[in-house]
Amino acid sequence: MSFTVHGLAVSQGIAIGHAHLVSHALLEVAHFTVAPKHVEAEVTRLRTAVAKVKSELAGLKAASGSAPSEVDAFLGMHIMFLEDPMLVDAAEALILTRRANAEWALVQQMELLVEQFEAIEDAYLRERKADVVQVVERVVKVLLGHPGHLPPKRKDGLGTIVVAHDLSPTDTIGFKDHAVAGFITDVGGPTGHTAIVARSLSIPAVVALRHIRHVVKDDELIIIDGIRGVVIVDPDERVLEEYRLRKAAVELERSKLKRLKSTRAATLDGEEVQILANIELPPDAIQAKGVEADGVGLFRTEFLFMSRDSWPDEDEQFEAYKSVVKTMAGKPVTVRTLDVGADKELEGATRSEDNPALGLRAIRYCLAEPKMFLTQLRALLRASHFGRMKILIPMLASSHEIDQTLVLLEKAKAQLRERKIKFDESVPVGGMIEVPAAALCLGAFTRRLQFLSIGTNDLIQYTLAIDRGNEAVAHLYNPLHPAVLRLIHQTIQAGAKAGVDVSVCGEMAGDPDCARLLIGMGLRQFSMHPAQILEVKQAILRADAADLTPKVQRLLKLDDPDRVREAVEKL
Ligand SMILES: C=C(OP(=O)(O)O)C(=O)O
Repeated sequence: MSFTVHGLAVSQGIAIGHAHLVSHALLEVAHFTVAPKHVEAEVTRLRTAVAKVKSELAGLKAASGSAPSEVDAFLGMHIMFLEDPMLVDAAEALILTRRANAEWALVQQMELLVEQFEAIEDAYLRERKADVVQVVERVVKVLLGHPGHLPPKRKDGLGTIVVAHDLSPTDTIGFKDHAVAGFITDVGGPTGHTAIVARSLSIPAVVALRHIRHVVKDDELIIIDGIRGVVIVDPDERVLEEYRLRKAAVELERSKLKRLKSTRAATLDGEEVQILANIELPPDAIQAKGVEADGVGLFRTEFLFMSRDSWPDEDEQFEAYKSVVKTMAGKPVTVRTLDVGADKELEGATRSEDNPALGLRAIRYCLAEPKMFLTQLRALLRASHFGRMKILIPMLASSHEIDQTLVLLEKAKAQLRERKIKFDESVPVGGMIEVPAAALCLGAFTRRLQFLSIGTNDLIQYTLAIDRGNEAVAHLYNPLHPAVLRLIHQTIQAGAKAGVDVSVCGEMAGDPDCARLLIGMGLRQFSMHPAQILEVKQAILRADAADLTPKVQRLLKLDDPDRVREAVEKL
């Protein structure tokens, strides 16, 4: 009988295929006592299973070349968990002291670790408990002799829909070679690594379906609507036909978008627009190049510093920056100096504050840690010799922060001259406009800086006093609030008047629905995740700047956010 279930759409697209149910190994772990003479063998069984999973993960890591940086990072994290004495050594001790079976001992230790993660205040680190569970489940499956999550390829050529309680990102990477059309899970969320991998591989997925694994039967026909977050089990012929048509339309749209890769972005009336990429780690530059981005508009360097015990030294940073500049082969690369603090904490460095979004973060932190900042500036300058680098300073609110930064930059340059190291003497320096104070005092910025980049994510947070990571107020986070739009418009206009380039690098730039609005405000430089570039380019190619400009001028006079939204929809 046909039925429909609603969940969270985490990877867009439509998939039609037959269900392949995968077991939830952790629920199937028994506890038994091992005979004294078999205790040593039980320890060996554990060690062998752990070694097997570690080598599988290392193999995937080595093969993850062009995958997004997060893939490499979590594979590394999963390997690290398997090396954590709290997990495997402690499980081994349980086997020896209590003569417990290996899978039960390992799951006991996992539960202890999960409890510790749950007590962590930092949301990102707390979420890492899912990684511990996923890696342990992988080992337990090996111990139990269960096959992996990868379904066999179907002989009838039809797609397979994987149905699971949860999936690790590692399983998901393997899907691309196994004709998996899509997947659905009981748990999960849009920002989990599994969702990120699904999006990067364009595999439609709906998660958080609660008990889907118990209500779907093996081989049953399933439709995943990864656009609306709907799963239809055993659809009737009429629904199936409708979805076949929709799927074809989505695929046609995607292939049309691909053809835009080498098309220059310009409006209908000939206004040239630059579309740049936001990246987090050096390998992301390959994705940016793949969609022929006009350069890197934002390299968030803090990701080089996160999830590790010690900071990268000057040489390590230099190599990372140089590799991006070289990958982009002469196209501009805007590197933002460390934007740490608030939601992006550094292990053992950033201190716990009552109000971290208003605390010692980004440029404030760097100016308070001049040794660390100088190291980064030297590494950036050294890399500037190998391409077109621009240096971007985050979270500026006052002119004295710019002046102090420029003094430190001069010092870094002098140190390199002394070491006879080459760098670009006139490397452009720009500032993020993400604090209302900066957007309201632009003269101080345009006089001192060569370019500006509007960080709409933080600008919205600070203008509306809405914590961007707080679910309880998420419904109030509104990019189209008139106050936000006026600050963005003011910045674009002030930049144009002063002859200083202005770009937008927050999420708004990657939203095709905002593209016409921003074009009408006068924006000609957009920076976004590489995956969003082609869709935004399409919106720009369909926009007429001369027609949009007066409409946007009128819209900016409105005070009511709902009326602004209506006006934006009509643009
Ligand atoms: C691009 C921005 O910076 P972050 O890395 O904080 O999202 C922004 O605030 O819009």
